[in-house]
Amino acid sequence: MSKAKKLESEVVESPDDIQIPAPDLAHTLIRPFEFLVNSRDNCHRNALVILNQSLTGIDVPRLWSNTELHVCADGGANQLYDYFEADTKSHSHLATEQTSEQASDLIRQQYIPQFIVGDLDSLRDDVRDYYERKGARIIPQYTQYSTDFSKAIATVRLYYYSEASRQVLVNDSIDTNNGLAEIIEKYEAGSKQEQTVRIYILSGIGGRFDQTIHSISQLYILNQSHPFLQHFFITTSDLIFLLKKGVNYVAYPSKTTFHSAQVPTCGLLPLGNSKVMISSHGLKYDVRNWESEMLGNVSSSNGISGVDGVVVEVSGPLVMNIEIEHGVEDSKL
Ligand SMILES: Nc1ncnc2c1ncn2[C@@H]1O[C@H](COP(=O)(O)OP(=O)(O)OP(=O)(O)O)[C@@H](O)[C@H]1O
Ligand SMILES: Cc1ncc(C[n+]2csc(CCO)c2C)c(N)n1
Repeated sequence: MSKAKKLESEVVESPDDIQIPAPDLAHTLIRPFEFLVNSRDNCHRNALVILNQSLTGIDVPRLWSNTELHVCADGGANQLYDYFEADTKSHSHLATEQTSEQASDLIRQQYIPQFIVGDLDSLRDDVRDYYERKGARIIPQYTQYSTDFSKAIATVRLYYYSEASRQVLVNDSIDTNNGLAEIIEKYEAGSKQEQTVRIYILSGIGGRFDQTIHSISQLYILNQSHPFLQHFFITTSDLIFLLKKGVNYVAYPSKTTFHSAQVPTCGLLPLGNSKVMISSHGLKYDVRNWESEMLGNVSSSNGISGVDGVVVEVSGPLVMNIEIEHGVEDSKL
């Protein structure tokens, strides 16, 4: 390509706070912090998937109340169970007339997942018995050719595909090797899910590196195969999601919804197969016609300047992480 034809690339430093209007053009609207915004009907078509790492530092009750479907992947159920054990101290006022065990159980029984799925090599017997007694459906899937994470996502897909598929999930017998994948494949052979479902995933990032990379791989793969599912990985420090090819408007009520810093940190991470051309509006270091790839430019330690949203246009899918501070409250909410 001749020099004259090559679009000029630049990085421009913005003020800490700037107002970015929503784009006029067709765009993907992403509201990553919806789970922090309490409202009556906020939980509709929102799912929570709990994987197997400690939930310490996560506001599980808040996430729970803003989601309608709750699925644990195998040992994720142990983590949910233990979360309320650890939490007993903060509810010690309830323990006046009860043992602390009874007090933690009072809270725990308000958080019963609908499904626990996986090869069940990590699920403790006491936890399985407890949640089964309280009405959770345990779905063994013993195949060693997909992960417990994928099995949990298949559960969410089946739950939201149609009323009929939901009934299968709730009532029918499911082959214990790979039944879920086989059932969902049959349904989706007809037509794919077309209504947005938000899936918040706890404990998929950080910890074991192979599982972390698998989580990111699934973020890209599921975006290709199921564009109407929006996945958000939540960690104690970040929210991680995929920007879609085209113009993305990442919107939030205000920066204080998710962080107390004036310019919360973010990154634009080209973790897929291809180079991505990026133009942004609302970042501390805004880019224009900026080519990004793993062996080239990567925008880390960038920041959020947009007071209630940022615009990022990308030539292909791109991972974005936004720093999050659990427990910050936005008084305006
Ligand atoms: N250390 C970790 N780091 C990142 N993700 C994890 C980690 N441990 C567990 N997970 C996630 O939790 C899910 C359930 O984990 P669990 O420990 O119950 O089963 P596993 O046998 O380790 O996982 P799998 O069966 O999928 O290999 C995994 O599929 C993975 O997505
Ligand atoms: C090439 C290849 N690599 C790894 C595994 C192992 N594996 C992948 S998912 C899974 C299930 C864990 O619950 C296991 C054991 C495989 N089957 N094929």
